[in-house]
Amino acid sequence: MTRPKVLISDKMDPNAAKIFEERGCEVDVKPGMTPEELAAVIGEYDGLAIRSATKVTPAILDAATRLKVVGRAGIGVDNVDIPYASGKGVVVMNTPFGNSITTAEHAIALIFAVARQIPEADRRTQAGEWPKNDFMGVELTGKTLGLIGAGNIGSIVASRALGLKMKVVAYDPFLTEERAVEMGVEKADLDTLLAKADFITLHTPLTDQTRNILSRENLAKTRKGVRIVNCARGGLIDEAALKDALDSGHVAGAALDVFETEPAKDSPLFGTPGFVSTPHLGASTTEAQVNVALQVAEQMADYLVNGGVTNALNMPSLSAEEAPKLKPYMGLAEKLGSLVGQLAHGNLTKISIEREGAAAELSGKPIEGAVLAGLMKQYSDTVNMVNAPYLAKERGLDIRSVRHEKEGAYNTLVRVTVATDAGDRSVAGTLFGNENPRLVEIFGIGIEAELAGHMLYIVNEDAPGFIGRIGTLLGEHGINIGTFNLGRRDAGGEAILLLSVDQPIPDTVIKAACALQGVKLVKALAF
Ligand SMILES: NC(=O)C1=CN([C@@H]2O[C@H](COP(=O)(O)OP(=O)(O)OC[C@H]3O[C@@H](n4cnc5c(N)ncnc54)[C@H](O)[C@@H]3O)[C@@H](O)[C@H]2O)C=CC1
Ligand SMILES: O=C(O)C(=O)COP(=O)(O)O
Repeated sequence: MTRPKVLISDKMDPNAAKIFEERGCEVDVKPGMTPEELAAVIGEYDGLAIRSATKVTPAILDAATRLKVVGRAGIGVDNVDIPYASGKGVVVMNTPFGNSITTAEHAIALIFAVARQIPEADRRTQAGEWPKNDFMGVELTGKTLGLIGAGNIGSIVASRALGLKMKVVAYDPFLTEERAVEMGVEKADLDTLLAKADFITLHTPLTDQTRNILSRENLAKTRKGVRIVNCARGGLIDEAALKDALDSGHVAGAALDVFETEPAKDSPLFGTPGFVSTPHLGASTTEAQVNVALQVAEQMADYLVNGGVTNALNMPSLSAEEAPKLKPYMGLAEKLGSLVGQLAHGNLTKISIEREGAAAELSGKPIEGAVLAGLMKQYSDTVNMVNAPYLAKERGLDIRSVRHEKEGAYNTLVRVTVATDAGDRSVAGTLFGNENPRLVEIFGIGIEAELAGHMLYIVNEDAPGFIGRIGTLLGEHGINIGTFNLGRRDAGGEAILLLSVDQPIPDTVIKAACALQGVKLVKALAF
């Protein structure tokens, strides 16, 4: 097997490259490439490991013809076009906890920095001024910290702030009353927080809802003398309004680690009294960088080598332990999806995926993804189990997943039913010996067949002589039959014949088979 190839395109702790190699991947380390340089080489790689500098744009993803996974050694993935990556079947993963303590500590450091004007005092002291009378700070004890965003980092900041004897007021639409009590914070709406806080710290991702959350209007609602820290994302604060508020003295101090445009080299905020900045250093500690590098490499290698999925943002998780158990089911599911896709006519409106017996014990999402991938392959060459659910939803397909714990005739079964203009069509399959996929039912008729290679599907009247006629026809055209599977509803009723052949079946043979006595439908299938 060829080894998956990974590109590390941002500065990353060397442990990442080491882990990739140990886990069976080839790795190239090329930080600092321009987007054009990256686009020129990305086609060679199965995995791309990044931090915040690399922008994974549609242009990069279009050039990334082999890419299976983007791994972000860090938290924020606003530099990755996730919907586009999903459409391309590329898994996007991050490391949601590896740098959170470090970033929370940076926020606390910046709170102290603005409370005591440490950077400015340092600069002037080292310039030989000894400006002891120019700096009057404020104590943190007893002050109110307004926390916007109480997720992983926000809650660590809250715990540290409580340790510093601050009061914490939190605004986060997803923060429950119980969690607020557990964290020891007061849950508030944004206006209340703005009115109460002596310090405000931001810990939300940048989304359409959070963009400009500290707008000019909201900055005007803050207390005079407020101090503001942003270690989350540029774009959360209106930088021009912040500059005006610092100049007017309404805001007493502000510290930004992140900027609307990065690298920020000529912000109007630079040089403003009370303003402190760091160049997106929130995650930059030895500990955090080792954590995220190890974690991203482990997760990506796990996916590329074993199919395990951890911390993916566009796909359900799948443990490396469960991945091998699921593998034969994915094969079965994809074949069943492909079979209904090839056989069902007209507009598909609904699909239901049922798991019965042992199959019901496993995660449903990967099986669902594989069924949809098999089905959607009829419409797109680039479909896989990552993008299939998105493509299916885009087409308006109503997807249902159902579990039946009780075994039926088989100890494990996957059934796929599609609703078409002509009514419901259902196929079912099992695993023989827990690993070999077998079709066991097609449109209500029991049959037992392997779905592989080129196949011919025939619906005919159950009458003597038919098998001889089809065998003769194929023989006359030099087509060798591999397997031959029969099923019927009732004696003398409708029967189906599913046979595998060693080569594609020409249209002329399909037409000749259609013309045989008693034949209702003939279709060439491929798996
Ligand atoms: N400066 C740096 O180097 C670093 C920055 N970050 C950034 O910190 C941010 C937070 O990270 P985590 O705490 O790990 O994320 P998280 O996902 O654990 O928490 C984010 C919180 O924001 C809340 N939220 C979402 N929309 C909101 C809204 N409209 N108003 C108020 N709250 C809202 C969510 O409910 C969630 O609780 C991310 O943007 C991340 O990229 C993370 C690491 C390093
Ligand atoms: O993890 C995050 O969200 C960060 O912002 C850290 O960014 P970085 O990896 O230091 O470029």
